[in-house]
Amino acid sequence: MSEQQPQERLLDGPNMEKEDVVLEVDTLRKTFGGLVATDNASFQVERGTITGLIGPNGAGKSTLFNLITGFYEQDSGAVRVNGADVTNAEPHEVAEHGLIRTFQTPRKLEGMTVREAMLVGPQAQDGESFISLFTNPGKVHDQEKQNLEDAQRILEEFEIGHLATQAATDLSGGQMKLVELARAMLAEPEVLLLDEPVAGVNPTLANKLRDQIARLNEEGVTFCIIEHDMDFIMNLADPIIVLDQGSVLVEGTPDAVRNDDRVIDAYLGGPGE
Ligand SMILES: Nc1ncnc2c1ncn2[C@@H]1O[C@H](COP(=O)(O)OP(=O)(O)OP(=O)(O)O)[C@@H](O)[C@H]1O
Repeated sequence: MSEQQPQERLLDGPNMEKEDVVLEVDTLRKTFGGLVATDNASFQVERGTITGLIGPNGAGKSTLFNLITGFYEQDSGAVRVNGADVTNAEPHEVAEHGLIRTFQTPRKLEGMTVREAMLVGPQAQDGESFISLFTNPGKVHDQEKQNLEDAQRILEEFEIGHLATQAATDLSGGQMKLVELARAMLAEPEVLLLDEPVAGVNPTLANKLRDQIARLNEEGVTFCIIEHDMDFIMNLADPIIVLDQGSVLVEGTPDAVRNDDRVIDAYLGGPGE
């Protein structure tokens, strides 16, 4: 065992030494027809971090999330959560391993109050609750009551308890993103993947989202966050992984990434080629 880690992080993510890996993406490849969306991408997310995933439009970020969480089937490569192989597992199976994700565009929740919308999450993710509806209806009732109480508690923690009885369709885009994050917490995730949590969100709500993510991280939740808002992600996440053309270009601290010529050329905008 090495006694001390070097202060300066090594760039080139796959070679970085990580102490306690919760999520491992191992040479994942995904093609759509002739298009290579994910090109042998490899990286690891260390427990307790807020890891940022950035890169140009079409770099393959959302595709990676879809592969990790079982919404897409890979061509080759593997995904491990806490060391367990979840490659091509169903979304609810991945969730059972403690990994939950949100979507770039939250689902439409017509005809539901915010509190009801909160409950769509755990029911859809928990394959067993559907089965126990037939085998043990009493248990389901207890579970639903518990879910309802948990939903209200989490809404209060997010300081949006007052929205509980409001129609979900009446929320602003930013409020909806807060509800989406709150809803993900109902599943008590160990690892939370957020796909553009502040896209289209006004600065006040973006600050609220940032504070909530930081609070949850302090409480032990590991995050991997796709985001185009550079101020937001660079101030919140460390390390930052840069994806370009389906594979990892660079990984490092926000400062190292901001100043890396390859990142400037590919994404942040430099002299141009
Ligand atoms: N279901 C699909 N069918 C066909 N092509 C797809 C599909 N999903 C993604 N792609 C393609 O894969 C490539 C990567 O897309 P992806 O959405 O993963 O990029 P991204 O980095 O998340 O982009 P953005 O930042 O714009 O959201 C793109 O060329 C996209 O058109």
